[in-house]
Amino acid sequence: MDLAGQFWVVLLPIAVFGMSHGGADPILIRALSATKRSSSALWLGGYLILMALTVAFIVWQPTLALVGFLCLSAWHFASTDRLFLPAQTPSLAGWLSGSLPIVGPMVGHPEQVAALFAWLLQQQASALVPLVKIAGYGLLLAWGALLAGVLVKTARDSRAALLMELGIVGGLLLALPPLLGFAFYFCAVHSMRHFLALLAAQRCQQPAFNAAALARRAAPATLGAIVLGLLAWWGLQRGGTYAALQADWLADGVRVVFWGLAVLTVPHALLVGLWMVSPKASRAIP
Ligand SMILES: CC1=C(/C=C/C(C)=C/C=C/C(C)=C/C=C/C=C(C)/C=C/C=C(C)/C=C/C2=C(C)CCCC2(C)C)C(C)(C)CCC1
Ligand SMILES: [Fe+2]
Repeated sequence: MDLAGQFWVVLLPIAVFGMSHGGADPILIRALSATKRSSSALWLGGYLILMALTVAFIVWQPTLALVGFLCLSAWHFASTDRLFLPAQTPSLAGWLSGSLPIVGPMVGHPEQVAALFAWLLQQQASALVPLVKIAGYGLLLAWGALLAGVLVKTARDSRAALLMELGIVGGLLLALPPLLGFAFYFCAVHSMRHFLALLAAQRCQQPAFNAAALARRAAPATLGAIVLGLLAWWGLQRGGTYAALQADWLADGVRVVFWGLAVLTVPHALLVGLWMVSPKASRAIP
């Protein structure tokens, strides 16, 4: 499937399921501000400042920003996956799972990944293909070495389950075209696990808290972030000629989606990280 087709397939699931897992961040802000006895407005202000600083960094150093975004994503995905991996696996195993949405597409579909990176960095895709291939195979080697180390430290009874999970998720991420693979992992694995962890934690304080209540609490920030994304898209498109708009809509769309996610990832990943190490919040994590 070409990138334009993939883009239209993933747009709605990313906006609805993917975006709303971060839209639930105000719940974490309230929990953390209560635990740390500081005002929610301060946390919210910090969230917005981090977003603004990230935008400035992307404009200043796009390549470094992309590399940082990919590393931060792997850490953030790993921190959630770690909670759901089979029992008696070392915590490093989270990295094996959290890095799959990056390593999988780079190894499985380097040409399309290079085209996506090229749009993000405003460079020629052909120049990036060899780089993506080398980086992809290098990361795969490191991934294999980490897997061997993790298997040695995993209890014998849990090894088959761990290998099965990594095999299924990794196989899908290698085989699926990159945007479809990313949307599958982001929506069905990462967001789902985030919601499950959040529901379990909330239920410790309010047993009646359910998925509908979670959706209601996540809706305002989710809509707010979608409006910000639409404004960014409109800003990018303004001023272009009709012909240029037609040629560039996909590149602009990819920039808004992935740079937009990068801007949200910085405060979101830090907030989730803090929430997980806060004793009050993490008590209920499965
Ligand atoms: C609270 C709040 C809010 C909201 C928020 C939100 C809504 C959030 C969200 C968040 C989120 C939602 C997050 C996310 C994350 C994501 C991630 C972490 C991603 C990653 C990615 C990746 C890793 C990718 C890769 C790639 C590329 C880039 C290209 C090629 C292919 C591939 C796939 C490889 C607002 C602003 C309104 C206001 C303030 C407060
Ligand atoms: Fe997340």
